[in-house]
Amino acid sequence: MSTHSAGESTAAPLPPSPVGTPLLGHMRVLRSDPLTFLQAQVRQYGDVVRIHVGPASLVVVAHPDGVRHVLQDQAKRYGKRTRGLAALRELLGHGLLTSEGSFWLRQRRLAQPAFHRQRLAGFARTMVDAASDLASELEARADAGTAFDVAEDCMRLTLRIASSTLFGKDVSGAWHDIADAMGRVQVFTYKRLTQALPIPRRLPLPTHRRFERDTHMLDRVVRGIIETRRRDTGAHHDLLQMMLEQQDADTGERMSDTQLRDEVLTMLLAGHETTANALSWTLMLLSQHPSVRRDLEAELAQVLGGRKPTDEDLPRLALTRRVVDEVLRLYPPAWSLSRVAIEDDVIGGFRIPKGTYLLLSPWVTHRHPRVWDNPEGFDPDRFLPEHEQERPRFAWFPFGGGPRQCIGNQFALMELVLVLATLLQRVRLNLTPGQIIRPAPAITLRPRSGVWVTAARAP
Ligand code: HEM
Repeated sequence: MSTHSAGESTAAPLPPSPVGTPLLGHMRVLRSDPLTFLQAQVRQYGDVVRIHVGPASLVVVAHPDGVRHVLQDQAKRYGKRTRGLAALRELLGHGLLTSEGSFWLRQRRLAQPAFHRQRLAGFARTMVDAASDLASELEARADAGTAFDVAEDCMRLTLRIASSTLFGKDVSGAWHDIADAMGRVQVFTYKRLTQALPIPRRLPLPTHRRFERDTHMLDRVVRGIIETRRRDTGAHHDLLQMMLEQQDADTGERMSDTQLRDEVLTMLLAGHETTANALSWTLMLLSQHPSVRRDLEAELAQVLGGRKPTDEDLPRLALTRRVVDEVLRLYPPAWSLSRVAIEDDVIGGFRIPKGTYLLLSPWVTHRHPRVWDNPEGFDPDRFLPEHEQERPRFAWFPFGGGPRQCIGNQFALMELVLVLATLLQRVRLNLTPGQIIRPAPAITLRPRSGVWVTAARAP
């Protein structure tokens, strides 16, 4: 697919568009089954397709070159001020994920050192210790022979890891309330961004009240994190401390309490929910593909020989990493990204007038039949270095790309590999039979009814 400069914009046609229901357009199907719907539109209409949500239209860009154009090469022409952003701000305020311009850049520069390579290496121990504790619990469940939803364990584990490493406080005791609230606010937020016309939040509807209660609960967790640190006079070098100590170069002012709340909540939610989902999908896929699991166990035995993994083992856990990459391809936890065109542009020969909303979907691009062989199949070896070179750069973009690329991508990849290497040396998880596991697309992609398994001690 070719992308072009703005000079050609007036001559180019608008992207093709399927006919939707009068007034609502494609709103209903975007809510009920967006994954299948979007894939079908791209198959039928091509790599740039316009769909309708009430009076608004949304252009889906599916080809990796178009994705690169929007996220990286022409990132200056695209902003984040979409309806999705407005809906997310109701929860996250103006944290790193939901801010823009010079304000965003300042916050990004402030947070970046907390994710530097050396800092991440220091987190490895916490990640492995947390995974070892979970492995012990799973061994006990193996002995008891009970079935359980491992997606819940994944949430609790990643919450413990994110809160301990970034804020020095383990809040996983509240995991159940946090996971419940997160599940509901996501569905609420996703519904709001797919409403034909947004319903004012001040209307006293039960769903609005529930959203407020959930937000208050999350606020309490965040306040707890901040207050604990303010009472603690010891030396800390984590993300929270950087935020607390940040001072404006000109005025000397510190971050306001509201800003601090927004940043901590953003990191807490963005830092655990996505990784938990990736881990759940991995455990599901490994149970469905025993030969890959056996190869993975063989790699772990060879590299680690029964000991706990460290940060230094990462380069040698190559298959483990390929498995993670393949899971993120098939089940990208952030399955859709939205942008708005700030200027006229042309993508793939189609006109993108200023103000157009765009939807980039890792789910759609990662399963694009003209980009991937056997796109629906699970095959970690497509991530062998020799195959990677065969694909365009943005064929795989679970962490986005360009200036707004996920700040936690290396954190997440390291966590996923270390957690898998720890767990799989000690337990095998097998899906309970007769289960149909479907993705539930809201802001992230969760397994709709969890991932029910039984455990066995590793052979
Ligand atoms: C498998 C795990 C993860 C996935 C799939 C994921 C995915 C993404 C994606 C796609 C974006 C870009 C959104 C956009 O361009 O609109 C993003 C941004 C972000 N992610 Fe992640 N993420 C993951 C883990 C993490 C972790 C572990 C953290 C923090 C510890 C984190 C924090 C953030 C933040 C703060 C942003 C906003 C960055 C900015 O705009 O400057 N994420 N993530």
